[in-house]
Amino acid sequence: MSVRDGAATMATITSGGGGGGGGKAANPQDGRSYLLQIYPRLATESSACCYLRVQKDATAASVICDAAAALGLDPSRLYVLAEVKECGGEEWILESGDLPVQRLLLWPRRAQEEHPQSLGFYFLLQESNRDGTIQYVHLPALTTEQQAQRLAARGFLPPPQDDFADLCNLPALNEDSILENLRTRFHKKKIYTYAGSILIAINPFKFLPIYNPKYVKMYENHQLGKLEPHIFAIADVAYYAMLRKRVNQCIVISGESGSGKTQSTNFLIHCLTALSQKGYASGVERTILGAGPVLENCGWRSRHKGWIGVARPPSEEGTEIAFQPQSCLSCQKGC
Ligand SMILES: Nc1ncnc2c1ncn2[C@@H]1O[C@H](COP(=O)(O)OP(=O)(O)OP(=O)(O)O)[C@@H](O)[C@H]1O
Repeated sequence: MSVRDGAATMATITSGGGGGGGGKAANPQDGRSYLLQIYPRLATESSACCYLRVQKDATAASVICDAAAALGLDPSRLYVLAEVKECGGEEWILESGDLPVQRLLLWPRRAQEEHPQSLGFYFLLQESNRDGTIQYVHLPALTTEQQAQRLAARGFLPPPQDDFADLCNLPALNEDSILENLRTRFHKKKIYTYAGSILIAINPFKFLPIYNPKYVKMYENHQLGKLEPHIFAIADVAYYAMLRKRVNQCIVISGESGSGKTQSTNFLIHCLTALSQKGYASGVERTILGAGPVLENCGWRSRHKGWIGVARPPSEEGTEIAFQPQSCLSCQKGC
């Protein structure tokens, strides 16, 4: 926040009401009267603010007089009125003849009607020295976090995120922040998180209603990262990359025993089946999933145009899914 010293103007309380006249005289019903909220920033601790109803032509000098009287300040001292526009980080000292209402009318509409300090647009009454310099009151400096919170509260910054769908977007990237992010998301029933194009899945050990046909459709042909992380997004990217590039695709699933690799493989097959059928074919899918071990035993292969392999290193057991030229699923093979 900066103060424009050069324009500092003093006004004494004892000089009496200025040209525009204090708000007390103004009729509250008068359409041309405006409510000013004035905060004193003085050496003595005070959190009080005063409300003045003034007319459009009330000068800063008159407003200072009225505000000082309303706040019960020492009338022998000198004060200045500053317009605070924290969005620009600035305070502008008003000349005694300046019209505070004119300034107020340039503020955002919400701040015009009511301007508490929290909105960032308000008037400040500050003591000045006899030589015209301003008596600075050293308020405790805001931390970067507080500043960010205040700006976010006023809509100048997006609200702070408490979880990140992609670990790459974490403001601080370390083990603690990664685990904290995964924990926060897990508590919100968000078991999937990206780390770039890698999907991290945390085993919920309970059924979540996020694998139905609606989700297959929702993730269909979407760029990775556009939607909430999901295993279907991975299947979808592999499927459409195979179609577009005519190149076999491989999805690698890795994790501890019991972490959910088999379950994830099933979800991938579920999604790939649905995509290839252009609809939800639970019957076909069930047949394919069930046929896996049989096919594996037979070492079965077929003529095909495209493969998506779901591999589980280091044991190298995996599943291959073949697609016909029409991109329909034609077979599945354990390998
Ligand atoms: N996404 C999920 N939603 C619900 N439950 C899940 C999910 N993933 C895993 N589980 C649960 O965790 C159990 C263990 O998962 P899974 O068998 O897939 O682990 P795994 O990594 O294949 O284990 P292993 O390496 O020993 O074969 C499953 O039986 C299931 O109950």
